[in-house]
Amino acid sequence: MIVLKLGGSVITEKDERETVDLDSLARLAGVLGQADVDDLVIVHGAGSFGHYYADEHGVSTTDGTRDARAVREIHDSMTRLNKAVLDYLDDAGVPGVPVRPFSAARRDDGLEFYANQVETMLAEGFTPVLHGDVVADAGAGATILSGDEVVTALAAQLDADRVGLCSTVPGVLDDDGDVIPAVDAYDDVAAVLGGSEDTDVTGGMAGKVRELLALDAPASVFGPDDLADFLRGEDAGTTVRG
Ligand SMILES: Nc1ncnc2c1ncn2[C@@H]1O[C@H](COP(=O)(O)OP(=O)(O)OP(=O)(O)O)[C@@H](O)[C@H]1O
Ligand SMILES: C=C(C)CCOP(=O)(O)O
Repeated sequence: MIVLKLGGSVITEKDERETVDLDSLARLAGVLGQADVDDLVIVHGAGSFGHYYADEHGVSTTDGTRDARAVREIHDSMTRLNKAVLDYLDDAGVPGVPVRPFSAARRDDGLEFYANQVETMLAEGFTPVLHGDVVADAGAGATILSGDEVVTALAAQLDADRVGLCSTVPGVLDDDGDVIPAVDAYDDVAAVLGGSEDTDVTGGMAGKVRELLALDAPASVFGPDDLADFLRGEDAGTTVRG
């Protein structure tokens, strides 16, 4: 079983509000349509959708809001992006169905994600398509739930064999811009890890590496050119071993 994240920086034009990168999404959907994977869960990021509204309302993974309209604005933008992703997957022959994390998770001393429905969808031949979202947060109203957190919660609960994060960069890069083949400890790469270049409330590459190191399953961070290799089980980008 594979849990794959399509980064918001790949499927949207991250510097243009609510703009899907249609060519990139079509290309990734085409690769997924050709792949020979039995059980696949897809999670996508927010890119120029959720991050804009989260930033506008001052909401992050730790700073919450009790403004219901802010929660709906963030969530609705992700619903629109999710619909675009599902439409392109459908065109490519992938049997995607939506799962809304806002209705399937909460934070209360950590994240609780209800994954039973995802398991049944997989068993019935569907490809669940989740996304970064807002989440009810005990004592804080609602905070942002990154797609990376959804990936790690699902991978742990569903005992995923492999995890992949497809982002706009070809892997975790060193100071010279070269791909670091493997990461085993946060401190080994902390100096080169930064946030995102665009509006992003969830921590860019530093947040990803931290999430992936907490996992048992082997994880890869790679760019769009390596998606087919990753799905075939080959090495792609940077391997993060927790
Ligand atoms: N050492 C590094 N190696 C690679 N990328 C890095 C590094 N440090 C910071 N980054 C930034 O992290 C970005 C990837 O994180 P980002 O959160 O934007 O990706 P994403 O998951 O595709 O998008 P989203 O969060 O919208 O889903 C890169 O585009 C780059 O700007
Ligand atoms: C900003 C929102 C709504 C979700 C962020 O998810 P990410 O793009 O995976 O970090």
